[in-house]
Amino acid sequence: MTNDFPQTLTIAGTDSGGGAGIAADLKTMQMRHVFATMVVVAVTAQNTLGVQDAFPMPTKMIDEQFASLAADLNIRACKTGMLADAEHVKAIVRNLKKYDFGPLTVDPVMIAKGGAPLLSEDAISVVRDELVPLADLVTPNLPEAEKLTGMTITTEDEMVTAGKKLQALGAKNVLVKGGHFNSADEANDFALLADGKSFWMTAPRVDTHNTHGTGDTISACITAERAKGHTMEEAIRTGKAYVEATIRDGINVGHGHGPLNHWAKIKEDD
Ligand SMILES: Nc1ncnc2c1ncn2[C@@H]1O[C@H](COP(=O)(O)OP(=O)(O)O)[C@@H](O)[C@H]1O
Ligand SMILES: Cc1ncc(COP(=O)(O)O)c(N)n1
Repeated sequence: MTNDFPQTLTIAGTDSGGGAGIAADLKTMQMRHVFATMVVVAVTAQNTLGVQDAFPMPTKMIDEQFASLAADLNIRACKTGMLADAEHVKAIVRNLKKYDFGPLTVDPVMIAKGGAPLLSEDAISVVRDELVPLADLVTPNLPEAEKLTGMTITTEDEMVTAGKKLQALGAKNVLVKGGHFNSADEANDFALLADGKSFWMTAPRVDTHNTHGTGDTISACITAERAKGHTMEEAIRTGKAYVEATIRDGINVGHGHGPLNHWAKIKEDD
């Protein structure tokens, strides 16, 4: 048996409402034609209105999920999402050092759209000092980039400076996402690659509340493209095009910040 079909892993939290976290990751990976596996770090009781409760897994179960995957699967790219607290971030770091699951995308999830914390405050320095240096790519939104760099980000120049600081922290490649940027017309992201190349990806801002799971979706799409062997630049550009399509061709589910349309196509023949 060859066991060589592209296989990916998401290390994150569940969203009972199906819009973000592991649910968004699996849907995205499925749509991008890779096989998706998961390590469940935490379970949340959540819907489009907010996070009602969260329960981190015992770290022994984290170790066991990693061991199960390593014993059987051939994972070529992985990503992290909600990691709950410092103890769990350390457990993930320990396992990522133990097993080779290919290039790692770190989506440093901290706070849900509704304001609920998904990472405890004391875990931020552990993410910065121990997880980010393992990252092939780190994909913070603006509040996350502010927490990791200690700077305030209100201009595009400051997004560029933050990107450089994040690379200096040890991430090979950086994508600073501009969804939280104070602009009514655009949602622009800044990418800084390992070889020093940088570029902006511009997109019209869609006027919608249905943006639950955007960060998960772009990072999962990038992870899928990496597992298929695409370059970092190709993967990042596909990620941006896919998340833009899932927002633009939206669906209405729930009463709050609704989920994305993961069936959306980047191109007609996709
Ligand atoms: N209203 C919107 N219209 C178009 N693109 C958006 C919109 N909101 C977010 N995006 C894009 O979705 C991706 C993730 O967005 P962002 O809100 O920055 O991250 P997060 O979901 O992690 O908070 C980025 O590519 C961002 O530019
Ligand atoms: C389990 C889990 N992981 C990640 C997010 C972030 O998604 P968003 O920022 O779009 O609410 C979330 N709400 N829940």
